[in-house]
Amino acid sequence: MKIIETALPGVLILEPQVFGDARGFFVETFRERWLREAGVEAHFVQDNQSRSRQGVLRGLHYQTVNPQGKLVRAARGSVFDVAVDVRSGSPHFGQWVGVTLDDVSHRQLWIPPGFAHGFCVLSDEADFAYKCTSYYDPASDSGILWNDPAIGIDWPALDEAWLLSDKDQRQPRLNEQPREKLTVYPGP
Ligand SMILES: Cc1cn([C@H]2C[C@H](O)[C@@H](COP(=O)(O)OP(=O)(O)O[C@H]3O[C@@H](C)C(=O)[C@@H](O)[C@H]3O)O2)c(=O)[nH]c1=O
Repeated sequence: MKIIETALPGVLILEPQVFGDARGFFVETFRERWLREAGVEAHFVQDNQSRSRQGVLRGLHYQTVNPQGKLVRAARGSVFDVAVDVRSGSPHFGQWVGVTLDDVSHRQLWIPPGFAHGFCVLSDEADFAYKCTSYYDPASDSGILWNDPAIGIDWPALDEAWLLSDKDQRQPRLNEQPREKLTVYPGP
């Protein structure tokens, strides 16, 4: 497992060894000590999986009361995955990183609690799998508009419009988020 730092401190790419042979491939998708050895303390309590077709964009999501750290990957297909630092007081507040995750490199992204997260699907279909450090809490489920110019995410180009949930089409912008509900930056 190779750990690769991104432009946002704390957001890490995990690149596993992939064993391909005539049958297909084998890859380890999780070892508890991978993140620990990278200096991250994370205890996962929930695993999720979603399936989306090409052109679907989910996000940007975060939880206010019970912020979730997320270890995300594309179990099948290819996605462009984005993490945005929305921790109040962070020197990187409002900054984003985007990484392609697919079922060839099997790269994963570690997104610390307090970040907003979203992805869009590049392949015909994608199965997106992720581990979370807190349970889903509908009451604190929050979102930010995917194309908020104040964040300026450089989403990949698509011929048609991205397909978003009704909720995600109507998410508020970053400057409309209740600041007191954002996760406080814990320091470097
Ligand atoms: C996220 C989630 C949703 N649900 C339910 C609520 C709803 O009825 C249905 C679909 O929910 P959503 O539309 O919010 O699903 P989705 O848009 O896929 O939400 C996910 O998006 C990505 C970007 C993330 O980062 C995730 O944390 C999560 O917020 O599933 C759960 O029961 N548990 C969960 O953990």
